[in-house]
Amino acid sequence: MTTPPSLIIALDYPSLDAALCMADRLDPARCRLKVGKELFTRSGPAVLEALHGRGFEVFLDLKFHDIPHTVASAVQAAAEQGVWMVNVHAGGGRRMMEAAAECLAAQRLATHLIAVTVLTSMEASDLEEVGVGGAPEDQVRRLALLARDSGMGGVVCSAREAARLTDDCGEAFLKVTPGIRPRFAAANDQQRIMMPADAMRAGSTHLVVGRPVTRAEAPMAALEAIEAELAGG
Ligand SMILES: O=c1ccn([C@@H]2O[C@H](COP(=O)(O)O)[C@@H](O)[C@H]2O)c(=O)[nH]1
Repeated sequence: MTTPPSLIIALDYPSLDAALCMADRLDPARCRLKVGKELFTRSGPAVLEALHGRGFEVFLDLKFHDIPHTVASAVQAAAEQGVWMVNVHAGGGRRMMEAAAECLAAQRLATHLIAVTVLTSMEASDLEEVGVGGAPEDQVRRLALLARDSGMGGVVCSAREAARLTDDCGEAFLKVTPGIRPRFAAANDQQRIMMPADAMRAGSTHLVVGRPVTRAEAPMAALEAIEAELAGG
């Protein structure tokens, strides 16, 4: 059985050793890996080198959100380390995203650059508290269109919004969707969740899965169950 390379495993571990222990059980032909804020803050670029050395493509999920010059420089630094994908917050606005995209283009760096729309841990009431009224899907759409127009190759959104974004932003626009929860897994702090096969059917181009695998009692069995669901088994 082959897993579509659309699967991205979130290596949310507190140490390089723990992350590499998991990576050594995974196959670069069957998944990509995501390095987030906890692991990168603890281990720094060494983790990227170690994962690249094992043949993995890496999504560096640092969600940059700052003034345009700072974000463009940070995105360039990530891309120069050979990561497959890097991201910024769409809430940083058009000039910030354009600066980042232009910087990668000027340096001829092929790293995918995408923007986070609305975190999958947020629901309507959370948005309202930060001054955004209305449904999450409307804010996701607004930010996705802005991201596309600002030169982003895709967005992070929940799978619940993926179908609408395929219509609005086109097939080629990446929809990277965390908040993936197989039937056997707890939601944890995620709010806008979807099951793996449903997410692919809805138009997700890449599924991000963390705790349902990494915190499972039997991580490989959990991963295989997800692979089987994706393969229609
Ligand atoms: O909107 C977002 C953006 C990023 N994430 C990240 O994805 C993983 C999800 O992990 P789970 O354990 O499967 O919940 C995690 O690294 C988040 O930082 C997200 O969940 N939602």
